[in-house]
Amino acid sequence: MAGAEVRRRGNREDARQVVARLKKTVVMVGMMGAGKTAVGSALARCLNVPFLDSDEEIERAANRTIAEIFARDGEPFFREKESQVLARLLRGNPCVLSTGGGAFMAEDNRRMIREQGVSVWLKADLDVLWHRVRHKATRPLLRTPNPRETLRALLEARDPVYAQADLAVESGEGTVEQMAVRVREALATRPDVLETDE
Ligand SMILES: Nc1ncnc2c1ncn2[C@@H]1O[C@H](COP(=O)(O)OP(=O)(O)OP(=O)(O)O)[C@@H](O)[C@H]1O
Ligand SMILES: O=C(O)C1=C[C@@H](O)[C@@H](O)[C@H](O)C1
Ligand SMILES: [Mg+2]
Repeated sequence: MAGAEVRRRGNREDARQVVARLKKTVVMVGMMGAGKTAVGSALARCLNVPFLDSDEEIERAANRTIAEIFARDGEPFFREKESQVLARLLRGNPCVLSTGGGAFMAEDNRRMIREQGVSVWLKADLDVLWHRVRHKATRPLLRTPNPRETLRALLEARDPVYAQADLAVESGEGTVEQMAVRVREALATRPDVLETDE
């Protein structure tokens, strides 16, 4: 698989300016609200590689929102589509690929990601996650009588699985751009994934 290359010069503190060559797809994993979409998109800009989001691809292919898919066809159908979309996106050239919060839970998905990409867990605690997701009704799993408790239980069940990711980056303090720089720095510790001039 050919690597994606970028040649840019400038201030090394600036998330948008880096000389880098991405050799594997960077797969962002973690809870809803961790910032996979926001930080993944900023990271892709910073590395000058394409950005893909499995939730968006599922919605595009179905021409329906995730909430609509859950309501009409149920979660198992959504998970099947999610695995198919992941398999397809992982076959492409190296990019930043943000997943949905549950995508890393399936063993088959983890195996695909391990074999074809590098996983980055964006880690955040319950208060941070709740603050970010509480005003949005777009996440069907949180449509419960006590969504904060639902989020807490999901976090408790999922954190040990996210911990199997190749790299982990704290996603609490700092802006989206600062998180993207942190992820880039974590990736730079893996020359099999990212070559930089830094
Ligand atoms: N570091 C950050 N600082 C401030 N706001 C953030 C940060 N990271 C993410 N956000 C905001 O939190 C919200 C949720 O982020 P985002 O949609 O990227 O999460 P996600 O991990 O993709 O969730 P999902 O699994 O539901 O797709 C967005 O409004 C985003 O802009
Ligand atoms: O955490 C989850 O299981 C989900 C997170 C979102 O990204 C969507 O993929 C969907 O709402 C399910
Ligand atoms: Mg997202």
